[in-house]
Amino acid sequence: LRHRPAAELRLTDWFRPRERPDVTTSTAWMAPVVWEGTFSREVLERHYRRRNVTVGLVVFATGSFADEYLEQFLRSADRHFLRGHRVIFYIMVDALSSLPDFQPSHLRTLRVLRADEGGWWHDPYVLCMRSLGDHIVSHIQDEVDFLFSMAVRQVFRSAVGAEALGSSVAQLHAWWYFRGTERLPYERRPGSAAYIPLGQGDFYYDSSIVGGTPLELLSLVESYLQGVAHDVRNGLNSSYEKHLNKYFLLHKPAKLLSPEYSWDPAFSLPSHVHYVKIARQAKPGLKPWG
Ligand SMILES: CC(=O)N[C@H]1[C@@H](OP(=O)(O)OP(=O)(O)OC[C@H]2O[C@@H](n3ccc(=O)[nH]c3=O)[C@H](O)[C@@H]2O)O[C@H](CO)[C@H](O)[C@@H]1O
Repeated sequence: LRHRPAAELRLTDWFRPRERPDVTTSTAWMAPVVWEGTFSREVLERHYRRRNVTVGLVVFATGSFADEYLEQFLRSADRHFLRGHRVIFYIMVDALSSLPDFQPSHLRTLRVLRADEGGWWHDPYVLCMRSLGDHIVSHIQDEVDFLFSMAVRQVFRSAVGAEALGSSVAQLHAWWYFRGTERLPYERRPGSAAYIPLGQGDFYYDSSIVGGTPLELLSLVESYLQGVAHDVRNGLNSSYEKHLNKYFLLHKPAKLLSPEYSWDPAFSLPSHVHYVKIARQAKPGLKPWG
């Protein structure tokens, strides 16, 4: 390490897949799948502290979601997300949202971003993503080295550190991980931009966490908005998550996070999930399978 610039870190410096023979730790395109036990926290923390990185965490919380989930999300993120690193929490709210009484701790900053006012458009994801794209271009790209976008209906339960950082980071969906691709709920209508034909696809990715460099997230945002516009022209309306899955089929993620990073507590804990790092919050009245 001493002879290489601080910006470089090889996979073999920090990744220990042999420690977890019970789970899939690598994709067909050789991206690591990060599970507890597979990484050297010490090597990663040392590397990224030396680089003095700043990490952005955008959370979408429009309408009643701000009241119901934002404070708990922020308090838990303040405690567990990249402790010891500089973090900017960007909270994306709209006119109807109320802001929680929350003071971030040392090294953490809070910024409030306004989601686009939709006019005739009501999908909160389209409004938030449109606004996020503008904010990445106008300032976020100069403020952070890595950026995560997260759904607010989640709570951090234990440490999420530098092992989650990467140029493009996808989250394995706790409901579907390692199932045969035939059974995954991809968009199957050929007219949609999110269409994935039967027999194709790698994993089912969870839209509740996406990460990468700011420009990688910008590329995802632009591709999603183009996909939505294409679908509207064809009289279709696919979900953000389905567009995200198409994006990662075409642009393979450099790192995958195990379902420990977005676990659903409605499921009993299998032995290979050692720590729930982030737990999704139940939607009132909805069972996991919708
Ligand atoms: C079919 C599908 O795609 N399901 C996904 C979607 O479930 P859901 O559609 O049940 O997600 P949801 O209603 O929690 O919305 C996702 C996120 O959008 C934001 N939001 C939504 C509505 C609103 O009025 N205001 C607002 O801020 C908020 O950050 C929320 O956490 O998303 C989840 C992530 O949480 C999971 O990944 C689910 O797999």
